[in-house]
Amino acid sequence: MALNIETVGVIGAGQMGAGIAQVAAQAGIPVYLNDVTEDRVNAALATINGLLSRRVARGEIDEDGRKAILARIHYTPTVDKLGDCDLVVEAASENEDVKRKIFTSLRPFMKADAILASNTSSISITRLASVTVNPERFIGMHFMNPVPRMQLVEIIRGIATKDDTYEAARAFVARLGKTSTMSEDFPAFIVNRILLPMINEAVYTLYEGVGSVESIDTAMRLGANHPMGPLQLADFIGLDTCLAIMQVLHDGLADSKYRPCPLLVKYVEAGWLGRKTQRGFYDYRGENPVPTR
Ligand SMILES: CC(=O)CC(=O)SCCNC(=O)CCNC(=O)[C@H](O)C(C)(C)COP(=O)(O)OP(=O)(O)OC[C@H]1O[C@@H](n2cnc3c(N)ncnc32)[C@H](O)[C@@H]1OP(=O)(O)O
Ligand SMILES: NC(=O)C1=CN([C@@H]2O[C@H](COP(=O)(O)OP(=O)(O)OC[C@H]3O[C@@H](n4cnc5c(N)ncnc54)[C@H](OP(=O)(O)O)[C@@H]3O)[C@@H](O)[C@H]2O)C=CC1
Repeated sequence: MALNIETVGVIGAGQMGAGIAQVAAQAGIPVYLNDVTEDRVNAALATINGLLSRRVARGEIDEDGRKAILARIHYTPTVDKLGDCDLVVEAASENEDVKRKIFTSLRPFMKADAILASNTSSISITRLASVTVNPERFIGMHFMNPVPRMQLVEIIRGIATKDDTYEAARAFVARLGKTSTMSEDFPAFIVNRILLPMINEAVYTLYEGVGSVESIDTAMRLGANHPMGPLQLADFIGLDTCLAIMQVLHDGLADSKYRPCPLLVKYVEAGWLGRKTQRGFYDYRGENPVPTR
């Protein structure tokens, strides 16, 4: 059974979907990008174009290269077109109902041997696979943000994932020039099992008045050599996504140490989701980010 990946579908044109589309197109693979609105896809294409233009300015690619990469990314308003793809990567919002509906909508269209992957940060791959026609061809492919820059992709097998699906996923990650690691299918896998409790603890540190936004971020940047402070990173990931991951950890492991900080909940309830809404632990509406606490 051929598991060569020659065309890729991406569902969700947010920060992760845009990044996945970009790196696949850079590897010479045609990409079909779907989102609920065309505006989202246009915004993703504009972001990708900006990043490619920087590469042109640095002499890494030429103008023809930039145009060729962009021309490989096609907008598809409906999921039926994704039925022609060898691999479909779902990168829609971190919400199990949304993802289950997407996988259910794909059921009539997927080719028998095509691979369906989720970029979920935390949700059980086995549970998501259960709504698909072919759980053997389902896998977790967890890219890191920002995708064009980050080296790692975590690969997560569900209970039914076949060996050749796993091997094809690994080969695809290698073709993108990235490194894969294998994580077992437990809540939030490896990276977020470790990273998100640290971010949640930073929010508790703020909530309890141990330090200001600025002190906490400076402390971790300069005291632990993290490239971004934990609150800056939370804004970068998206506070809705951070909260969703903490909820999966809390529900899935039933341990109070994963309780989402009430302050994180409050920010999400306010719609202050971080950079993507221009406000989170920092306010991004001016020239420089300003701490909101
Ligand atoms: C939540 C999950 O499920 C899992 C996750 O992804 S957790 C998040 C994991 N990611 C991290 O921890 C990122 C931590 N931060 C960093 O590593 C760095 O701050 C950073 C790479 C984001 C930026 O690095 P920097 O040196 O401060 O900034 P800068 O020099 O402007 O950018 C470096 C490169 O990153 C790229 N970059 C920065 N932000 C970007 C973005 N939002 N999208 C795409 N590329 C971006 C820049 O284009 C630049 O690439 P080039 O060199 O090719 O131009
Ligand atoms: N942010 C991060 O650092 C990382 C996130 N991830 C995971 O990647 C996924 C996407 O995250 P991210 O890109 O940050 O999120 P974003 O909020 O930036 O993007 C999600 C996109 O999915 C769209 N969408 C929602 N429902 C559907 C649907 N039914 N069909 C098609 N598109 C849909 C959203 O549209 P609309 O806004 O209109 O609803 C939005 O454009 C999540 O599972 C997340 O956990 C993985 C690694 C890192």
